[in-house]
Amino acid sequence: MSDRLAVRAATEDEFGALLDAAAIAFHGDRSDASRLRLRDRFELDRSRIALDDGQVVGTSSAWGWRLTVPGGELPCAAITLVTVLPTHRRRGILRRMMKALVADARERGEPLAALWASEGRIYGRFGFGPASWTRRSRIDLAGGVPLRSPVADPSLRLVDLAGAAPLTAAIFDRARRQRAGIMSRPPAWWTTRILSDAQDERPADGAPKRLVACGEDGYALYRVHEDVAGGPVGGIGQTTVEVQELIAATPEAGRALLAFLTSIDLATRVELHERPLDDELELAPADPRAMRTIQQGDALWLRILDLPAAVAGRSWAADADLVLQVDAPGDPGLDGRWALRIADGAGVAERSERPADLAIADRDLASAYLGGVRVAALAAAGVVVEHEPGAVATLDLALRTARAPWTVDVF
Ligand SMILES: CC(=O)SCCNC(=O)CCNC(=O)[C@H](O)C(C)(C)COP(=O)(O)OP(=O)(O)OC[C@H]1O[C@@H](n2cnc3c(N)ncnc32)[C@H](O)[C@@H]1OP(=O)(O)O
Repeated sequence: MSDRLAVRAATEDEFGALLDAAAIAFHGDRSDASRLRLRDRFELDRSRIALDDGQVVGTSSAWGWRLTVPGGELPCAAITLVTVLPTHRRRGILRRMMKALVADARERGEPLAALWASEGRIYGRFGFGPASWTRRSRIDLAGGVPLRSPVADPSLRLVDLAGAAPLTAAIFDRARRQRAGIMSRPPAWWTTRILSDAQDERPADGAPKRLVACGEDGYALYRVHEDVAGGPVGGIGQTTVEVQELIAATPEAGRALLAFLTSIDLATRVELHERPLDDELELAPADPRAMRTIQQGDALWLRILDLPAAVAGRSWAADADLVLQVDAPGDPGLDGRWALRIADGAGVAERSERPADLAIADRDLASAYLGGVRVAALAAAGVVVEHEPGAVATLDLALRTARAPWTVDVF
């Protein structure tokens, strides 16, 4: 490693060079307008860039958001834009930037860090494990899609994208508290990203604008487009209602939005992006096969930075008194034995000298924390070791949540 290498926050003047470097590593650049919008929401003081003799060779940053955890929410460093130039890869630059990002998050009192991983093999070594999953669903509209329990929302209106933020943000804020894994959204995230309909962010020139159908308790952000790949000639093309997000604070609002989206004239199918694995909307149509999963993958990768705060910050489903051997080789703050005491829904974690009831790696504990992965499954996979019979089942009961974790924002 070169002695000339420095890792620090980028200055205002270096923002352009940071994006230039990231564009090389990600094989794709942003327009000038998109760069400006990103700058509006970027927390420059949280960036950590690597400079080799003054040249930006590595980039990374974080947003200081709040993550819904079971029964509450916690501050979370949302790590983003991690890149290293191809000339400087595999020299430990990511490792140095990650160390700096994590130190900064801990200084800010954030007990959790999270990211979306570009590849599955990178982040486990840094204590991150997949903790929520999303899927994309498709509904073919031929013959209609009657719901078993139909509901209409007379408050539903198409609202202007530019003015939608106060309405959608209020609904989102109610909905996000109902499921672990969802991040809070600062105002600039709404205006410069979610509700931005700048031409340079549309999929193709002339593509129709995104629309917002908003009711009192739910909204859908969608676009209707004709897919000419198959050729619209003779009626063999598709007209797709592409739903970027459907957010409902009540089950009725969700069903009413589904009824609305599946009854838009001239559309032949609906595609719903980033839905939870246990999407209740799948059960709403009369035909149980109406909604099909066409893509599925991991979403949020989580890392626990402060175990006592993470344990105290979520609610627990059953009592437990266990000692966990947490294997976190790169993190002395987490590595070692912890007594986990849970009573009446509240948990406490403290360092312990007692023999361990089970051994679990940092990345696996993070995967299980939001309730999306069973510890018994990790044990069956051979990565959790039970020393005291029943310890795995006890931990699973305590971690259990009613709904699968879900993450709406790709960052
Ligand atoms: C949150 C996000 O932004 S996800 C986006 C991540 N970025 C990208 O995918 C863009 C293209 N890739 C890159 O820019 C770089 O290859 C990075 C950022 C993924 C890795 O940066 P590097 O500086 O090469 O990583 P670094 O040298 O610090 O490697 C640390 C360890 O991770 C391993 N590693 C790094 N990248 C990979 C990978 N893609 N696959 C498997 N292992 C990897 C290294 O082998 C090393 O392992 P070790 O500790 O056992 O020796």
